[in-house]
Order: sequence, then C-alpha cells, then structure tokens
Amino acid sequence: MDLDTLNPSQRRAVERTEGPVLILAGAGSGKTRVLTTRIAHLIDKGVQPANILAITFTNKAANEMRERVEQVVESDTKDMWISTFHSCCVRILRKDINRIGYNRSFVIYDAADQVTLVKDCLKELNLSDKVYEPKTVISYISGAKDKLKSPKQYKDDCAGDPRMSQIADIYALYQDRLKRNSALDFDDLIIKTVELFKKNPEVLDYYRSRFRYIMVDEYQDTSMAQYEFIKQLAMGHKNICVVGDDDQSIYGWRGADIRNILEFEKDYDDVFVVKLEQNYRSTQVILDAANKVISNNIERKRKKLWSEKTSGEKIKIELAENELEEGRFIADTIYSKVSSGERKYSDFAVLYRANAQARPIEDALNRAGLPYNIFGGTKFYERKEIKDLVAYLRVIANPQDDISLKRIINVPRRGIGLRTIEKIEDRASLRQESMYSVLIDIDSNSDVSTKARAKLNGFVDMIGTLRAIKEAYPVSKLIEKVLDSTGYVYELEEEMKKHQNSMNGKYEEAQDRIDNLNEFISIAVEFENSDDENFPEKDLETFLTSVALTSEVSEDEEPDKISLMTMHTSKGLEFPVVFLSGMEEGLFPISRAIKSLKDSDIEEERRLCYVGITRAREELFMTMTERRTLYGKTNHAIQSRFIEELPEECVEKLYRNKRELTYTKSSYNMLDKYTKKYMDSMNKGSVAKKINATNRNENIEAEPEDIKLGSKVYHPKFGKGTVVSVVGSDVTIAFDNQGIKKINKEYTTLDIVK
Ligand SMILES: Nc1ncnc2c1ncn2[C@@H]1O[C@H](COP(=O)(O)OP(=O)(O)OP(=O)(O)O)[C@@H](O)[C@H]1O
Ligand SMILES: [Mg+2]
Repeated sequence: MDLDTLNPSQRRAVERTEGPVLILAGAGSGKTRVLTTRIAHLIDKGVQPANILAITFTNKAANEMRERVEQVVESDTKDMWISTFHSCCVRILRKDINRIGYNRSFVIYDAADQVTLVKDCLKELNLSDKVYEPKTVISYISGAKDKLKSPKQYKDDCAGDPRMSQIADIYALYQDRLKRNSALDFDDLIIKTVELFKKNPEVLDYYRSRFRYIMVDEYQDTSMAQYEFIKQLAMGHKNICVVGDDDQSIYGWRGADIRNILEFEKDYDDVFVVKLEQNYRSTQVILDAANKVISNNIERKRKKLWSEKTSGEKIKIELAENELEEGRFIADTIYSKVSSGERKYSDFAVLYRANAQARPIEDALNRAGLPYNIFGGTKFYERKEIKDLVAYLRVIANPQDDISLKRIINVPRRGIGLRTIEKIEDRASLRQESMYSVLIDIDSNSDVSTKARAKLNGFVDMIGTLRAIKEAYPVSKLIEKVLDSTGYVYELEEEMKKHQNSMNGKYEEAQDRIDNLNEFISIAVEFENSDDENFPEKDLETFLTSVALTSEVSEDEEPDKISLMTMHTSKGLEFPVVFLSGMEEGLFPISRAIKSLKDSDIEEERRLCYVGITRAREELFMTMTERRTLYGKTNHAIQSRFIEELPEECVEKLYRNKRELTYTKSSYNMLDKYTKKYMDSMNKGSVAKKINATNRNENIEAEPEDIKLGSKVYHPKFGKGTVVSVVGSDVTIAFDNQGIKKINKEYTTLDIVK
C-alpha cells in the first residue's frame, strides 16, 4: 500500500495505530482520506478486518470508504464494520436487545410515527396537542435522550417547572408505549445500545475484544449519547482515532456537542494530536473566502489552511428577481458549461438551506431537460401508499406495533369503524397488551358486535397467513403477496377504472401510486441482490431496518447527474462546481437563528456556510433573489450577511451591470424587526466591525497557557483588554471598550498584544 501519496502529518496519523489519536483539521485537508488509508494500513499490518470498526456520517460515506479500502487490500473485508452510528447499533441490538426486555424483531419509528405516538400519549393524558405541540414535545424528548436522561431523571431536573414536568410525564408514557409496541425511535438506537452495554458487561466485553481498532469520522457532530457509546467500546484498548473539524460542527440543535472533540484530549490520556494544514480540495480563492467567513466566529480554535492550487476563479454572485429566475440562472449556467464540453453534469452540486427551496430549482432543471439526483429527500418514503405498505410489513414482522396496526387495520376500507378500533384500543390498554393480542381473541369481547368481529377475524386471519409465509418467501415476493391479499392494488385499479374518462387527475394519481408500489418492489429486489455488509441477512426485519436507515438517501445513483441536496447533507463531499442558493437573511442564516439573538446560533449557521463553501473544488456560485416566495409567502429578500463577510477581492458580482442591490424606504419598512436591526447595524457599522479594523497582525496568537493574570490580550470581537482573573479555563478580562467579560480560553482564540 502506498503511503507515499500522503504528506508527513497524514502519514504520522496513519502509522500511529496504537493508542488514542485526534486529528483536528480544516475542510478538505484529507481527514477522511487518512482514515481510509489507516484502515488499509492496519489490514496490511495483519490486523483482522473483523477487528476494525469505522463510523461514518452517512451510509453513502460508509459505502465509499469500504470501496476504497477494498481497492487497495487483498484480504476479504466482509467482516469489517464500516457504518453509521445507527446501523452499527441496530446490528448490536438485533442480536441482544432481548437482554434489556425488548423484542429482537423491533421496528424503527420515523418522525411521522413519533408524532402519531405522541398524539396518542397526549390523548391518554388528557392533554391538548395545541398546548403540547407534538413536534415540540418530540424535540424535548430527543434532547433528553441525547443527554442520556431517563424519564425519571428528566422529571427530577424539571422539578418546579410545571410545563416541563408535564413533558417529562409524556416522555415516560412515550417510552412505555414504544416498548409495548416493540418499537425504537432513532435516538433509542443509540441509548438502548449504551444501556445494553451498561447492564450486560459480557456483551460489552465481546464487542470490546472484537473491535480492537475504532475510527470515527466527522467526530465534531457526535452527540453525547454517541460519544458515550464510543467511549464504552474504546475504554479497554484505547485504540481509537477520531477526526473532525470544530468549524464544521452543524448539528448543535440535534444534540451534537462540539465540546466532545475539544475535550477528547482530557478523556483519554496521551492523545497523539495531528493537525493538517494543507488543503487538497479547493483553490486558494475558495479557501480565502471560507477562512474569512469563519473568522467571524468567536468560539473556535483558529486554524490555518493553505492550498497549492494558487490561482482560481472568483466566486460569482448572482442576484435574481425571484426564485424561478434563480433556478433558471442555475440551469442556464450548467447547460452552457456542459454543452461547451467544459464540464459534465456530475461535476455540479446545488446546495440549499431548506428542503423547500429545491422545488423551483427542480422545475428549472426539468424544463431545461437536465438530469439530477436529489439526496436527502424523504419524499418517496413519505408517500401514503409506501407508508401503508411499510406498515403492513411491520405488522407482519412485529404484530405488537400498534401504531402501524392502526394505520392499516381499515386500509383499504374493510368496514372496520373508528368506534370498533377505539374499543380495541381501550381494551388493550386495560389489559396492558398490544391491540393485536386483543384481536386474536376478539370472540371473547362482547363489546364488539358480531358483524364487526367477523371483519376483525378476517383481518387477523390475513395477517396470520402472511406471518406464516414470511420466512418462506423472499421479501419482494412477500410484498407482492401483501399487495394482493390485502386488496390494496385492486382498490387502486378500481379507482383507475372509475376515473378512466375523467380529467380530474384521479386516474393518474392511482396510476402513480401503483407505479410507486412497483418501485418499492424493485427496492426489495435490489436489497435481496446487494451484498451490503451492513445488512447481511436477507429477511424481512433486516429489510425494514435498511428502509428505515437509508430512506434519507436517494437510491438511484446514475453516474452523470447534477446533485441537489441541503448544505447539511453535503458534509464530507466535494464537487468541482458548487452553487450555494438562497443566500438571504432569514433563509441563510435561517430566521430561527436570527430571532434567538444568541451569537451561538448564528455561529452554527456560519459553520454551515463554511461547510457549503468548502465543498467546492474549482468554482463557486452564490445566488440570491430580490423577492422570494417560500411556504406560500412572498417577501423582500436581503442579501445574507455571509456574502458581506466574503473578502472583496475574491468576489465577482454578475449582476453589477444590471442593477446594484438597493433598498428603498418602502422595502425597508416591510422587513421584520430582526432584519431591520441587522440592516441598521450594517449601515452604521457595528462595534464589532470597528474593533475588527484594528490590525490583527500586530498581535501574536496565544496558546491557552500563555494567558495569565495581567496579560494584555486581543479578542476578535471585544477588542483589547487585560486579564483580571484566571480560574481553570475561565478567564475574566476587562476590555477597554466592552466592560468585563468571562471567557473560556479553551474555546476562544485570543492574541497576546505586543
Ligand atoms: N496527500 C494528498 N495528496 C493528494 N490529494 C489528497 C491528499 N490528501 C487528501 N487529498 C484529496 O483531497 C480531497 C479532500 O480530502 P478528504 O475528503 O479526505 O478531506 P476531509 O478533511 O475529510 O474534508 P472534509 O472536512 O470536507 O470532510 C480528496 O479529493 C482527497 O483525495
Ligand atoms: Mg471528510
């Protein structure tokens, strides 16, 4: 294997195979490449592939990493685990979750199932879903889980706050219902594994001795629960290598804790730290822009990044009239570069902040006849017919799943009314059993009419028959059986016949649904034929797992297509030409971050911008509109502050000759108060801006240990000051113009004033 292609720092990180290693480096510096090479190097040295565990951020990244390793090593790598946190934990749980009282054929609930379940819990607790908005409740529950807080601990923490303590009760019931349904949500996949390891040291021991070498990519975005999981596994041998970039931490809202990466050095002794400074991805222009934008963040470790690709085209900025014109600009640009032979479609990526922005871009690409793939769109799996079919499959795999059972018990309509369903539900909760158990001996239930009982028995028989054949049939055949014996396709065909001659769109709609169901059968066939090591078994449970875990990613990966995705999804990827669309205040940075008035929220948006910019290898476009219609509302758009932050010499404004962006008094008056405040601060020149104007080059960057009582320091936002106290990492500084502030020196880069 060829280590010569690596630079000396990269090489050191590859060769240091024993003990804890931390690679902290900026975008495009070869972190992922180091991990891949390190795996190959370990195998070369004679380490068994089965002893290796590598965690990546997406399934796509996992597959790429595996392919690259397979290209360079000769041994069979089938037993090596390269996967996401979620897939890795599912594999562990499928084997042993029964030890903590769950059924091994558990189902995985997605966001929509979670909402349904929370609504059920609210009903049971007599709470209004207006007061306790399900999505809000779920985000609290998820936050608690990410911090590994049980319902009881959460309740204790919330004592004295009636609303939060009520949410703790919902959380408790929610967990209880999940368990009764033999279901896990995404957060559970991690925390139940942590619990399994805690309660069953022999299981942990098995995995500790199995995974002798652990590697984690994109470590800056691991949540506390994921962090704990890795720590459990690694604490024995401590052969753990993590790579990350604090400037790319973009999942704060999901419980990811940037401090994990900064504190790695404290948790493991004798950490071998590697910094990589050469960027191999982007031109210097792109890097300058990225470095300049991110330098506006206060909470970060300062880094230098340089590239050998010195030249490079300027960043082009387009101002379009509205989102349709923006889409057209993107389509036109791509079309002209492809038709001139300069580029191919797969060289391009169009990134956006919110999924809803994709539609006008898609429209424009469709109109121009340009091929594209959407990544991260859950659209297909969110369709009603697909969710119905998946619900059937889940009930067949695990009849305890009440949420799925309720979804399909009367779909297609078979005369089972809401009243009957409620009675069954009541009885189930009285007997503390699943609805299916109640259905099995429905004849002993005199509340339900004879007629209804007959229908319910028919349903139970059908499910029973499908359950009986599930082992004997490959999944794709089983699906055909389901579609057939439930009458699902029959109903759609009838619908088509009924509307054959009408123009109301119902005919096409039914046809579309049948097409989608057939497409789902092809997904099952693909699953049966694939040799994806993350899903070694080919049974129904594994298929459902693969659907739950991969539904974020588009399956269709034709070679030459434009990629469309959110900025979040683009992490870790690279493209020759990148468009960052919707560069507008309120969209990017997103209004939630602006309104919270917390610097840390804007900083997270800025890190996302840094991720977006650094995806580009050669050319970068940024687009914005004057007016945008989104979520049904039309608004004046204001250029994003991130565009203001770009170095002027790196930018070319394509709209310069058309019209400069100006705001009239009336358009200003239409802005919301937050945007006005931002505009005002830009016009007047905020304090921060003035202070930044002092020449930084006069100062020298301080290591945390250089900061002592009496030191004269320079802070990028607050300016010059004098240290008046140091307690651990907390430094109190009296600033010349900004009063006294307390700052954590580990998370902020200060300069010493000469
Ligand atoms: N030593 C090297 N010589 C030549 N090319 C390299 C070298 N190291 C990395 N590269 C290339 O640079 C690009 C960026 O590398 P990689 O994706 O590993 O960076 P990264 O640090 O993981 O970036 P990100 O932070 O965006 O995930 C890749 O195309 C990779 O093949
Ligand atoms: Mg990477």
